Amino acid sequence: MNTPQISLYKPETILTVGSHHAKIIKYLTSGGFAQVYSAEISPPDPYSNANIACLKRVIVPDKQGLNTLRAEVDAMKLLKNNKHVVSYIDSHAAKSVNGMAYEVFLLMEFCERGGLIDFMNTRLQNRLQEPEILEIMSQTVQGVSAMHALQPPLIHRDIKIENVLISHDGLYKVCDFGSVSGVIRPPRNPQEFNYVQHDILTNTTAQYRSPEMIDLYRGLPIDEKSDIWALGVFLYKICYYTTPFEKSGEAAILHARYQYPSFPQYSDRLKNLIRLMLMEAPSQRPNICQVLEEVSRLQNKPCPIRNFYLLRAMNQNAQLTSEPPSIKHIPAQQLLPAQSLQSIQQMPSMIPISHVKTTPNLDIPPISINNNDKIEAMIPVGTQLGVYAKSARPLTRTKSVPLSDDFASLYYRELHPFQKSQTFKSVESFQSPPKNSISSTSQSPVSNRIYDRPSALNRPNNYVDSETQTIDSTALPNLKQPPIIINKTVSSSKEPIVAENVTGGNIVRSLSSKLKRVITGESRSSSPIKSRQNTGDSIRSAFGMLRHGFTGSSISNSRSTSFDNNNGNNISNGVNRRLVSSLSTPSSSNFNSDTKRQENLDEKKQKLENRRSLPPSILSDFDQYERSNLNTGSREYYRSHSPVKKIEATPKIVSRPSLKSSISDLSINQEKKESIQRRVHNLLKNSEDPLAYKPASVYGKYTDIDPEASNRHSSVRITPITEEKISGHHIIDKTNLNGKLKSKPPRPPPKPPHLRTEMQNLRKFSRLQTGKLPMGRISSEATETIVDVNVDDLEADFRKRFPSKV
Ligand SMILES: Nc1ncnc2c1ncn2[C@@H]1O[C@H](COP(=O)(O)OP(=O)(O)OP(=O)(O)O)[C@@H](O)[C@H]1O
Repeated sequence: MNTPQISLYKPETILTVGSHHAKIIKYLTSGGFAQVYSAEISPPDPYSNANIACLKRVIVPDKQGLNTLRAEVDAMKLLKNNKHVVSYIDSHAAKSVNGMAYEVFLLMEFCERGGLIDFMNTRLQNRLQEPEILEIMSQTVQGVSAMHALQPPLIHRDIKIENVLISHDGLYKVCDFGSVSGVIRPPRNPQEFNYVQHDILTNTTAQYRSPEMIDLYRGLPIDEKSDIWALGVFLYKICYYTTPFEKSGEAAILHARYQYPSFPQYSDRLKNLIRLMLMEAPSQRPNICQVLEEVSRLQNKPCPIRNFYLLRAMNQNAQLTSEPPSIKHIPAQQLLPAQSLQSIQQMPSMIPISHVKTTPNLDIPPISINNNDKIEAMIPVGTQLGVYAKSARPLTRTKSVPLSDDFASLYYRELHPFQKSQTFKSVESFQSPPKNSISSTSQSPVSNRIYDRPSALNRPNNYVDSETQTIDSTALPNLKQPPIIINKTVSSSKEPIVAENVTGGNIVRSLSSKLKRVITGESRSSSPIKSRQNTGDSIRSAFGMLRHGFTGSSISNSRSTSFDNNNGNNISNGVNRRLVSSLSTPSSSNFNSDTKRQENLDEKKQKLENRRSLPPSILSDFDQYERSNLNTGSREYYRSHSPVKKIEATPKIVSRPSLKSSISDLSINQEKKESIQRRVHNLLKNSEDPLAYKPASVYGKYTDIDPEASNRHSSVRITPITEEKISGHHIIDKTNLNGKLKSKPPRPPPKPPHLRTEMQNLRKFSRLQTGKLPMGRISSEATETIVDVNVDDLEADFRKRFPSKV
């Protein structure tokens, strides 16, 4: 591979990284572009007081790679001071020594005892005991919970054994935030689909990928529940030293099929926790707080964090409920301040708040570089600068660009998805649009209330708009100088700056991100426990693409790209098919004498057309838009087109009946017409039913899920308007056929758990116990056969204690 050859730093080499001097102590490990050292730093880390740090030197091939590193650094900053996250100290970026790429230097807490994987390898014969496993799990989950507690949450996306390190005092710490993203909404067009698919392939590890990551056709978001899945795999691997899907691969992942080895033996409760975390449907998985509560319970310890999901739900519920002024309640904001990083750090047994910074997200103004070689923030009149007000000052361009706050300002135009979603949305854009902007399809105030609930309104605003993640090559500062190296061993300041096209920037950029991960993953393959196992094709294809990037070969030959293209075509066709199928029926005006209905159809058609013509930049608005246009759900579209959960499609059913001259034919046709009219009528009615689109159902943590409904596959529960339904032959939805339920007002939202009476909870519990378990309850055949009855009781018990999965 034509990769830049970067020599190792020798011991005693002194570097300047941000505001720190770092003297190399020892080279620790290396990948293709990344080198990891221990270093003595000055001044010491104020948080830990340690003067020994870990220096990670990463070579990134292009500016997109810089953004990835930037995202990693920002995530670490946000999580700094959590004792179960590897702590950030300082950072620095520069052109690389040979001018072929960029170098990023990241100073962080040094985890002296190495990786969890190393520890596991010391116990190959004498496997880990359950208490040890629970302790590792508890601490790791605490680290991840700090990410999920943020608002919007961060998703790690690469939780695995290899990304947990052990500090000198034996604490387990989550590391490697290079894959972090915000919640990724389901893709809505071929471009988004390809982007998300590629992003997942390059930023996640195959064995830890969740079903919704693998099968994007399910139309589910990638959110915290994907991390929960990975944690389930993680827990399984600490127990059994292999992943649950090691041999069976993606097909088994898709249906959560796995088995528990008979050795070593662990308690049913522990196995049950794995089982819950590896539920196929994300909404069925517990959230991070529930996982930690359960782990703590198994440890007989108090849970170290508070359930922030529950607190938020209470807060939001309090806002929705118009309480009489005489009733005094504790505003949830007092329990959970707006900036949840701060809030989580105020939680008992967690870290002190002294170094806490609020999320640097909404207040960064755009940056321009003027002729005077100054970088100025363009501050719109009236912009509130908040904690990052210092970016408003003209910033003198320095020779090297630290990945600290100034760097943040410089790079905020080219951001990692989560940053972008935070930075460029105005405060207003995080709020729901005014009521009157929502289509009036809702039939009653009740329905509005349903969709005003936090799960429906807030969630999509956290989505990463994958279209807006595409690269913006503007506003990059010149990165001309490497860090100042005092020791003469290494000198790179005279290296020429190579133009971007020489670095293969345009091509390698399509890797999406995280090339350095791809490379450093190689170095650990010698571990007895497989490291980054089965990362497989994606990684190889990334290598291939990288190679193309450096050799200048055409990327169109790459397997990954052609795969994407194929998919893109399929989706594209699929989109068209759907549009045609959903529009063709209403447009057959000779079947529909009701002019009002026709108007509605035209209106819907117009909306679809509008949607297609709108620029990607306003895609996020469609989250709101789509909620009010109920039959355009991308989730339903992707589900109905999923090659995995294939539903028999009968598109021909909606075609027009031919006109015949005979009377009998006419009468048959008349019947057909009426039948089709009836179906169209049902279709319309159904499309007006807000229950047809239930965004909240996907987000189990926000939703109080009826066990019966939620245990079924979501594809059954959420009933989109599909061709199958129009045909009426394959999927019979009684609510659509008898027409009675449709005229009823939508069901009121279920009560949040904390408002529910004990009796109601018990009723649900007893329903579970009476054996009325819906068929979707068990997504793993293997689990069902292997786990004994006891586990079912445990599950019921777990569900009783966490009835809503909030
Ligand atoms: N803070 C640290 N303290 C001690 N060792 C560390 C630290 N950070 C990283 N390492 C070592 O360096 C290795 C690579 O680090 P890291 O996972 O951050 O790099 P990466 O290039 O992102 O790797 P990958 O994405 O392939 O997991 C780790 O497996 C660990 O052995």
